[in-house]
Amino acid sequence: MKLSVIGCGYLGAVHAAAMASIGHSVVGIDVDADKIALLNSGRAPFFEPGLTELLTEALASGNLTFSTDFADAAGAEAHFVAVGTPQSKDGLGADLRYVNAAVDALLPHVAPGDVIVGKSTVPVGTAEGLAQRIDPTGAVLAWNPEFLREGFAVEDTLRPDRLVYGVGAGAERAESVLDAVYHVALDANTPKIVTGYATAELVKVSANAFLATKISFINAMAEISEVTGADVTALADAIGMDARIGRRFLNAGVGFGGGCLPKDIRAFRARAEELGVGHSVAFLEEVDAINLRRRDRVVDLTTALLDGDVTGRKVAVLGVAFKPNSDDIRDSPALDIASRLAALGANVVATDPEAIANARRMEPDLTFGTIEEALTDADIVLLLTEWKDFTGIDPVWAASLVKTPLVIDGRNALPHTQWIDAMWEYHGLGRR
Ligand SMILES: NC(=O)c1ccc[n+]([C@@H]2O[C@H](COP(=O)([O-])OP(=O)(O)OC[C@H]3O[C@@H](n4cnc5c(N)ncnc54)[C@H](O)[C@@H]3O)[C@@H](O)[C@H]2O)c1
Ligand SMILES: O=c1ccn([C@@H]2O[C@H](COP(=O)(O)OP(=O)(O)O[C@H]3O[C@H](CO)[C@@H](O)[C@H](O)[C@H]3O)[C@@H](O)[C@H]2O)c(=O)[nH]1
Repeated sequence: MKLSVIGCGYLGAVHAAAMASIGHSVVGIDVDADKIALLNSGRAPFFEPGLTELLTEALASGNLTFSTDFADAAGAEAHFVAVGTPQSKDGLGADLRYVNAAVDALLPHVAPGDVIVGKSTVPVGTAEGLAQRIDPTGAVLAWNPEFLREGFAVEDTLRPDRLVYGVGAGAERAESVLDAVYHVALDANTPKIVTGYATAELVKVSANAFLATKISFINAMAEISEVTGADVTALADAIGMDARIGRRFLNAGVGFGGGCLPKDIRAFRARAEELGVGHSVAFLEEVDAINLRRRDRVVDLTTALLDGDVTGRKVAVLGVAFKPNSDDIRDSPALDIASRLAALGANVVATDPEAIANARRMEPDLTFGTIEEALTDADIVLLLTEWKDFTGIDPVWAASLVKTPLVIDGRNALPHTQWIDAMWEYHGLGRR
């Protein structure tokens, strides 16, 4: 089946390569000519485990091409819209200009019966509006939210834990085309939910709102643990043993970041306000506030541990990506903390296995280096992204490099007894 994927970022590039790998003939289209040139040469424009291999294989098979020309989408039966929906510059809501521009550019090239498939995360009600614009072309709209996690994007795309189809006019055509697209996942008994546009849109934002709430819940417990001498990690283990709660997404630390959870909970609040039901998700304001307080906590703790003044003190920052196995620094708690400490006068040297190039573009005044360069003569070490490269550091070796063996484990991810045995003063978050 011939498919087009409009927008080849973290979501679209993986989707295009994954769909080509299961036998579809896919054209990926993006307005960014540099990105398209990289993709056509088999190089991923960002770090995502397994993506380069998938791209190389799919390009060699002839199943995958990339283009800046929307005319190349003609002839595809399904057109996936995977462009960005960032937070607006002037408010909390989602900026839909890229979705609108992509649909406008695509419509002259669609034929009656084609299925336009929304994958971007959008405010509830967006699909209904788009369906009306698409209707005169005879094409059909489906909303098929994406739940992939960065770092596991290839795996999640090829083996999703569920498929959600939001359908409206032309529902039968939309379902049969999507079934053909996802035949491999469906043959593997992946559950499928077919519903209306509004539910499909809401499934996506409510899933992210729930995940964000779970993280902020445990971080709120970390705040309480910090003043009571309790240990939030033991608490998470204990409550997580209740199958109704579950241990996943109960890791307290510097909180959530990335290109999804922060902007999606804000856009959800903004949309609910527009709909006159802002009170229903007002709690997300607190979820956001708890999350952002965790960054303040690390800045304040660092300052306190350095006797109230970070000026001229060397701070080794381990990790700038928003999570491990990603080079994404969008709304990264780690990069935010590093740049705030630098703004306070600290001599910050940050390191990351994959995200330094992106971080340098965003924060050109920060100093970046290797793990060894960051640790050498450091007054304090901050673990802010739990890459294996960092959690596996030998604390005896690290102690031999630093000026003072003082560490804040911002992800509660270091083997703390080993660090303490190696004579480090260890500070977890929400732990004694
Ligand atoms: N990143 C994820 O893990 C993830 C997972 C699920 C859902 N989403 C959602 O998917 C969407 C895309 O996210 P992303 O992280 O891939 O963003 P991204 O910024 O990495 O990629 C967006 C791409 O769209 C391109 N683009 C912008 N305007 C365009 C246009 N008019 N025509 C063609 N291409 C255009 C950009 O050049 C860019 O390459 C967002 O709505 C996001 O919330 C992302
Ligand atoms: O217990 C936890 C789990 C995660 N995080 C942080 O939360 C953020 C988000 O992590 P994760 O959800 O794994 O990453 P994303 O790749 O942003 O994925 C989320 O956002 C995507 C885009 O919408 C969705 O598709 C995914 O289902 C959803 O998990 C990161 O900063 C993590 O460090 C914590 O602080 N504690």
